[in-house]
Amino acid sequence: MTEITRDVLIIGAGAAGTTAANDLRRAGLSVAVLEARDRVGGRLWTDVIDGAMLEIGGQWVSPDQDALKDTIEELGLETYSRYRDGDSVYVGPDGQTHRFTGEMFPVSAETEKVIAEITSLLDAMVAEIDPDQPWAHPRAQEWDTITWDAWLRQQTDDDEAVRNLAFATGSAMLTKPTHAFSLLQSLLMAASAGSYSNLVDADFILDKRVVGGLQQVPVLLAERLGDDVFLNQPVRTLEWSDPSTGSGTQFVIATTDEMTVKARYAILAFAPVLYNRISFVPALPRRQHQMHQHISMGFVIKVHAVYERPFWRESGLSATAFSPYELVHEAYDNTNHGDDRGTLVGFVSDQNADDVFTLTAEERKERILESLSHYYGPEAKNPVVYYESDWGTEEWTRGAYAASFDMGGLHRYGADLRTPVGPIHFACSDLAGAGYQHVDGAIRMGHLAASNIVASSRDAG
Ligand SMILES: Cc1cc2nc3c(=O)[nH]c(=O)nc-3n(C[C@H](O)[C@H](O)[C@H](O)COP(=O)(O)OP(=O)(O)OC[C@H]3O[C@@H](n4cnc5c(N)ncnc54)[C@H](O)[C@@H]3O)c2cc1C
Repeated sequence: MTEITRDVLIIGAGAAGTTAANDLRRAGLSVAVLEARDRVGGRLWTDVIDGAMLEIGGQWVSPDQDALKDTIEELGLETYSRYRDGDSVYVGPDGQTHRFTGEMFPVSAETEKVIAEITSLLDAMVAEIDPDQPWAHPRAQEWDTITWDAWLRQQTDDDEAVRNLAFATGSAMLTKPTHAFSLLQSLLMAASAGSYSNLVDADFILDKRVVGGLQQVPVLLAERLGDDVFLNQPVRTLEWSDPSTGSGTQFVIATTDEMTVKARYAILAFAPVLYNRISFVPALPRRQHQMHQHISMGFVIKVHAVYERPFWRESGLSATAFSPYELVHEAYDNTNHGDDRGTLVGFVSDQNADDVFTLTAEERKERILESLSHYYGPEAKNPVVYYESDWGTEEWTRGAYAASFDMGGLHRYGADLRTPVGPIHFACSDLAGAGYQHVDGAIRMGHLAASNIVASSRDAG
């Protein structure tokens, strides 16, 4: 058993953990980063599958994501825009494929009016929400105890309008059924991106990608840490002492199968759904035990289909496509920078994802490609490379994209989410306000946990 001592131990080498570790180092504190997997990056994973470079996890950068953009710039990485020239595609309730340009997709004039009115109402509500403390809104409890779906259906009985408004934060973001989370959770998702309108604007939210892949962010941050990153080290036990509530000195001791790391502070830099994989000695306080049981991961399959050429461009399609009636509820041109081949990326979310995982791999592929063909025609059925990112089977993630509260959990527990417990601090995209559930939020949370520890360490002399 290797035994080492550092000022701060960080559990998780994703964007949050590697950001925090770099900040702490810069402030003169020593660190050890313990990572369960055999690689750095967590939910950022750029890999080559059957000769195609794929972003298996997170990839897009939007204009509001200042923390991520600053890191990308500081690391000297280049970005490029998602291909978006040409018509978009919408499949309506009649199963017909419609081409359109601009932001409003082809629905009847009445449905368009309803969508516009509810979007303005949502923008006004979101403007009142502080993404860092949505629970502080005077109507937080009311908004946290009605489901997103029920609230929308109170506004209109136009089913097509409801489905289209609902899926922006449902299938497309929180990746849970819209009856499973609250209006407040939905408003937080929108507030974290600046507005509801930003969230539904694909050109905004899916704006840029990093040349060579977004996983380079944590990989390059980890490289700066050199030997202080330890892979294949799932932390099993965390002993801790908090002198402010008892006696003795402050310490944390993390134990993996091969190592023991002793430090003054710990950062848990991973999704809260995994906190219970660690035995805390003594146990975490009652509030944490309760709160963590009200947070769960969404679930979405990210589908990658690579073709000899981006054939959709030849017929004037941008490849931007969506439909709340399709198995693949949204899809985009995801061709890599400088690549002659064309790549489509599509998403199958929540209950649709559950359903297709009851099929064989072949049947699932056929169903998914059939859905893509509704947007792009029969050529979509014949990719040269096909891959499904299934984060549900990943032991150290267990879903995608991220974690959110169940009904009523956000106003009840949210204020305690980021509060340290003695020497134990928390950092993860799933705890963020701005950048919530995104890499930007992970980086913000990494900076915050590190600055809190630096301040606490200075106070302690
Ligand atoms: C398919 C997919 C697509 C996405 N698309 C986008 C996108 O386009 N843009 C965007 O901004 N975001 C996107 N996201 C979300 C984004 O990837 C995440 O929000 C972000 O990467 C999370 O970073 P993190 O450091 O907070 O957590 P993670 O990346 O989850 O890192 C946590 C790390 O902790 C490790 N760990 C867990 N438990 C232990 C333990 N006990 N001991 C040791 N190590 C442990 C894990 O192995 C992991 O490496 C996407 C996510 C997925 C899955």
